[in-house]
Amino acid sequence: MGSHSGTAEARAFAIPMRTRFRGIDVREGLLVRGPAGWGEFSPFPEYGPRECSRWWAACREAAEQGWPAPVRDSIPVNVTVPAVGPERAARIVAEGGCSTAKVKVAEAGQEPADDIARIEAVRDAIGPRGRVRIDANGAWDPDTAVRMLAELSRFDLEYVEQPCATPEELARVRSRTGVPVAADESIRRAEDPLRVRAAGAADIVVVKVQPLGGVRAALEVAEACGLPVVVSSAVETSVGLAAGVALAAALPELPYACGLATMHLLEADVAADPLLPHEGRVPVRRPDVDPDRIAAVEADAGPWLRRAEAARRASVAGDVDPGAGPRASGD
Ligand SMILES: O=C(O)CCC(=O)c1ccccc1C(=O)O
Ligand SMILES: [Mg+2]
Repeated sequence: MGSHSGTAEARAFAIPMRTRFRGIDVREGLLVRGPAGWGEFSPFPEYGPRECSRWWAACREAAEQGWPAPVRDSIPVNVTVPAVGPERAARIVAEGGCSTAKVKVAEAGQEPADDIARIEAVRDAIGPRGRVRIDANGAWDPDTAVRMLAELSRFDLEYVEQPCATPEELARVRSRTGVPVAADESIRRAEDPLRVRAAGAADIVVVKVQPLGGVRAALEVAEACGLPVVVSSAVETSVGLAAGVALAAALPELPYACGLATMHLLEADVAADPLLPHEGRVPVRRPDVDPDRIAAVEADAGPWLRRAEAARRASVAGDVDPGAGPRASGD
């Protein structure tokens, strides 16, 4: 690491997930300490250097610069319900203590009936005054999305996150359903929100700090876009989550609960006092890395330092991600 800061310390982690999420059983990444505190670099395994360069920029911002001043001291959050059975879903909602739930749907290998049973259990558990949103991670085609949303409208959905893969498909669904549409995977690069807006693809945008290259970059994206923003995590340790919390805390408007209650998806944390919600809100603070906690989940930092170096080189080379394809090329 030492190339940009003589005092930098870097520790890799590998933390088992309580439930498989996004095809991942173990969440891995690198924590870097700089003059401003700890930063997290935890791009998903399939991401190449160009995509990782933004995740690295977010980590450096945290470690070297810190974040803009907050305008609120706690963030309303949703409990995140993975694609589990109805009993487990109800238990997660009951234990979550949040009045908004986000339910994963359209998981590979599952049937529409599985989604309906899970959403029904969540609606029952959260009560008629709670809010239920769903996330299809782009898995439906437009006709399936419109059909499912018609069927699910009896559960009074707050919005559907990324029902289909492309902005054009989102726009088509949006014109044929009364359920508000949120764009998540369609917002990964600074120019995306403008495309999403121009295509009439969404009512709401989901913004994540690491994919967008930091809190400041995400604030710019939110401002340029002009749509209401929901800040979500990428399922990070409390170090990465703190950056999402800082973003949510700095936004001028925050009309929706955020997806920042994801600590419960991991079996352990690197902080002694993890960023967990209390009565549906996460406090705006920055937990420190605890020596015993990091030691308990520590992994070999070598491969991660090489990945960070490749990400750094990709950004120094001005090798800008073209943003057209679904994934960065090369690795
Ligand atoms: O938004 C939340 O409630 C939690 C974050 C989340 O769902 C997520 C976390 C990692 C990768 C993708 C996603 C997603 O929103 O699809
Ligand atoms: Mg999503």
